[in-house]
Amino acid sequence: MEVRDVHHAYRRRVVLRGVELDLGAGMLGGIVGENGAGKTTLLRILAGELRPDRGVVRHQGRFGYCPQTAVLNDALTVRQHLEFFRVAFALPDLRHAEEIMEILRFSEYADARAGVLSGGTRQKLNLTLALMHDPQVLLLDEPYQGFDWDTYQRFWDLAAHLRDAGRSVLVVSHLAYDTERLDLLWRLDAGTLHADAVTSA
Ligand SMILES: Nc1ncnc2c1ncn2[C@@H]1O[C@H](COP(=O)(O)OP(=O)(O)OP(=O)(O)O)[C@@H](O)[C@H]1O
Repeated sequence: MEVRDVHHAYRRRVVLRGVELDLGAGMLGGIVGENGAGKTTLLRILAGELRPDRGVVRHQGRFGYCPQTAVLNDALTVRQHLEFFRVAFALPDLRHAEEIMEILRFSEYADARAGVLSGGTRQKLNLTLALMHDPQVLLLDEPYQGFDWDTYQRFWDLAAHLRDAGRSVLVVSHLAYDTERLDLLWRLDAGTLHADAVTSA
């Protein structure tokens, strides 16, 4: 993924002032920044959901975007969500989705309606929907919100596994936990990205 000179403002509120970013295949990168620094704005631009005022975003192949808040239909079951996305992604089956559900340990909720799921389980479904078509580039906005400790660890194992399989993974968070798990770390500050040291916390 290649990002060049991305600028964005909401009316007179300038949020991004020339963002540059390179994330190759087989890299696990993180972006941290304070609340309101513009992390979600940048991810929405990278995902093509928001058009920047200026600048270029290039990525090769399929991408998956896990937004900060899960976009789920409370009346549908977990399985119905998976089926809906299977059709949208034109996948032959749900094998990969089922593997992710096993890793995140929520297969037993397949027939539960989204409306009755806990916050952490909703987030597991949100993440599964972003990963089930095995995207080459993964954009994850606070993907471990509401996860318990074991799930949090399994999330990082999954991210490392995807990186080792040649995917580009970008995790955005306001917390710089577990930076030793990352290959690259940037801080979003005053509208631009600054390379940060990857250290064990
Ligand atoms: N749709 C919008 N219209 C106007 N202003 C917006 C909009 N979305 C975000 N902003 C403003 O842009 C700035 C950056 O917001 P953004 O959500 O990108 O930050 P963030 O770094 O993701 O924050 P957080 O860590 O709290 O999620 C904030 O000042 C926010 O109020």
